[in-house]
Amino acid sequence: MSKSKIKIDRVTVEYGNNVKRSWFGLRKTQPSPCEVGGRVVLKDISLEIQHGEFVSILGHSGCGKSTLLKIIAGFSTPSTGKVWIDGEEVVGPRPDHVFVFQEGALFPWLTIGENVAMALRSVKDARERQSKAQEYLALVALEGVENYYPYMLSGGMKQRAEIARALAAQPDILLMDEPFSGLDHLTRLHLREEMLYLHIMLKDTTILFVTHDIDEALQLSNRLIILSEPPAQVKCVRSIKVPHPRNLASEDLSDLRANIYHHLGVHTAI
Ligand SMILES: Nc1ncnc2c1ncn2[C@@H]1O[C@H](COP(=O)(O)OP(=O)(O)OP(=O)(O)O)[C@@H](O)[C@H]1O
Repeated sequence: MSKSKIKIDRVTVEYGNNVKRSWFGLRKTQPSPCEVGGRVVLKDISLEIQHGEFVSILGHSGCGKSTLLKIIAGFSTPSTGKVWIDGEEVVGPRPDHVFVFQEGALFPWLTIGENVAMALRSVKDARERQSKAQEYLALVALEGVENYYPYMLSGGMKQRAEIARALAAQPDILLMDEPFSGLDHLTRLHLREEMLYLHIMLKDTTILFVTHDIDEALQLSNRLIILSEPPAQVKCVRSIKVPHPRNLASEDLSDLRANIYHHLGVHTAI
């Protein structure tokens, strides 16, 4: 059997006690004043994710989904346990492991084109960089906005630009933390469709996707991981083998949806 892309090995996170965080390689072992409480958020999480998988992580608000993603990204280190990527222990962030944040992280002082071009620093020629940035913007249906500043775009456009910047980095692993939260329903549906197309196109990229939207997870993922309430453990894992595009009203997916709601404590999903 092939080696796992990502291996999460008995990861426990306790905030306010022996917390270790690392930001861009700098580490400290003392918790900051905001890390108080001595609370176990994640408990003994072990998971394996295969190359090219699209895995969604679901769970109640505050159960530790973002915490888990940040540990995989190398932004913070667990209290105990380890994460391995391609057999190497994660000790900090890497440029080919790209994080798309819930709150959006475009640089407000750069144009959209410059934001995307930031991820193309290996392309030395400025004109080529600019043209490649436009290609990535076109991939997410954002032509003609390269000279706009982020404040000039709608929420959905900003999120698309964010995804274009993430793709421009040609990520090996894409970590997406509720990337479509805060957007209207219709925009989410459009972005979901685009995400599906991008995943088919970028079949070598492994995607971890945190969402609260069960339909989004059912439509996009190869596998769903449901975390329990804190201290969160892996409550259940479900593979979805239904080919894309998926009909969420089909019997298989409706049953699976009901089962996921049940695991999340919702017994009458309306
Ligand atoms: N730096 C920190 N110091 C102390 N507690 C923290 C810190 N970061 C997160 N937490 C706590 O850990 C718990 C899990 O937070 P996390 O953001 O991982 O949850 P989540 O499942 O992603 O939530 P949501 O779905 O609402 O975004 C929360 O109770 C949060 O308050």
